[in-house]
Amino acid sequence: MKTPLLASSAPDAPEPLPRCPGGPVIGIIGSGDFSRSLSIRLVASGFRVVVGSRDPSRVPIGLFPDGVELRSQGEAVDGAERVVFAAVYPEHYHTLVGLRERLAGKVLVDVSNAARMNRVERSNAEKLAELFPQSGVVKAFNVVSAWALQGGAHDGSRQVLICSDCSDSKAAVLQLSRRLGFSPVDVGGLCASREVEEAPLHLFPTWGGPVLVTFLLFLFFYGYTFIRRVLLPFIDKGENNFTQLPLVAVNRALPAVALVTLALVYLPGLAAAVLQLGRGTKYQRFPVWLDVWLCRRKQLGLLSFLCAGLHAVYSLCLTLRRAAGYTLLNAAYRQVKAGVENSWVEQQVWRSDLYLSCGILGFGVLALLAVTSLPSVGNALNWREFTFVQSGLGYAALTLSVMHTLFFGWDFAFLPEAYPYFLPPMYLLALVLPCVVLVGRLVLALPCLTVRLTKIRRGWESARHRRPENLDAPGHCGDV
Ligand SMILES: NC(=O)C1=CN([C@@H]2O[C@H](COP(=O)(O)OP(=O)(O)OC[C@H]3O[C@@H](n4cnc5c(N)ncnc54)[C@H](OP(=O)(O)O)[C@@H]3O)[C@@H](O)[C@H]2O)C=CC1
Ligand SMILES: [Cu+2]
Repeated sequence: MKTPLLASSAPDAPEPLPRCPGGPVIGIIGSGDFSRSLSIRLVASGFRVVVGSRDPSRVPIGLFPDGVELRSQGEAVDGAERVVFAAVYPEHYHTLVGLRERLAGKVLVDVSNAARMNRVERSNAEKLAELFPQSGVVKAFNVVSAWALQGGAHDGSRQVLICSDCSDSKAAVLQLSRRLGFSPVDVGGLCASREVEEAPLHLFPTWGGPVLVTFLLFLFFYGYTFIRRVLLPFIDKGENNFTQLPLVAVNRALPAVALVTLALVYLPGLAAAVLQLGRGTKYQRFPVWLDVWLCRRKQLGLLSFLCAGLHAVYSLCLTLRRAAGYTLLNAAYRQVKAGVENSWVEQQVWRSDLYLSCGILGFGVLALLAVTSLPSVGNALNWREFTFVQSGLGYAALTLSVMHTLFFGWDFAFLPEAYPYFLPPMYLLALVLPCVVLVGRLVLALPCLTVRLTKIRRGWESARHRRPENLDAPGHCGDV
């Protein structure tokens, strides 16, 4: 319901709020980004909302969803049944002290974030609790961005950390966040708020390792191709291949990185299976490095997809290069001079078609894997479908990528000129790990090993482990 006439800018001339049937009324102090996004989510979840502004006449009501009341700060507090959000920056909290009496007995939710890490002073929520001792101050929702609030994805997978010293108020906010479609996590008393406020300051915490590994692999393969194809020929024969550096060398390194990174997605699963087979039990923790590696498979897979995608785009652009035109003209001229009319080589036609086709299919399957790693898509699959996609299709992508590389290499590895300066072609290096993974997977598919592994994963233990002290739970990512 829209406010017929915006409330007067005099905050202390309360005008009774029209009560309309519907869910409970939630108050929000502040009319900025967070307030707007939160009110969209609240209204969509069946709540009524009253927003309190210092000057409601300056706030365009059109920015808020239908039904939101725009009032003075005091009226918003009075209009709220129990819960009031403080959607203002913490440096302005002191300007709200005039509302102390009106906020007494209400739940006051602090959504602010820390400005920096490792603060020594008290948290924003603790300061707010000091300013409003008669209100139940709760820290919540600060880890959710305004964008995610608006998205309205009610998938329940998004966690909201909640803490407060007042258990009643905390219970009210826990219930509210569940109704908004979030997964609330009770992290204790208000003393936990410092950590909660710093949580959004961590930048992609799970991506550091995988990005570093991918970057180091890129440096290795790019450095290798630079030394083998550019530096050594220059020192040895004075050949100038430096024009390869911006594009050709990058496009040689990218597929190698994509292939090795994809192998790194499946290697820890094999290592875990080998460990479980060797130990004869699943009730023993994996070493920490393996646990961390298992938890980073999704990130490694997405980085592999990124490199494969870039490789596809680079490859499509190869013919646009000026150098490609010159090379073609030179070859045509040499052919004319030599009197050769037909340059068709059947074997090379097969080779290029096969390697392109495997590459396109491999990339397509990788794209499918990347899509199913999105929580909203993954959640729509049942356990069997998810395992099929992530494991079955994953190995299909790896196999197609290996075949793409083998067709690319063709018989080159058997020719002596493939080893200038005793350095093997780069694609051979890139194939080592993926081949180890594929052979390992085939070995594990042997019936004797599969049967034993299945038994172990269903809880069977070899005789030497059947002791109660070994009944540790495996790591939380141990579902290999
Ligand atoms: N934006 C986001 O994605 C997220 C924001 N947060 C937190 O939410 C809080 C609000 O953020 P956000 O909405 O982005 O900020 P905005 O700057 O967009 O909005 C802040 C609002 O505070 C109100 N306000 C009240 N008193 C004052 C004052 N003295 N000076 C200035 N403004 C005042 C203003 O509304 P009016 O003029 O109507 O009084 C203003 O619109 C912050 O603590 C932030 O850390 C937390 C998670 C995500
Ligand atoms: Cu390729």
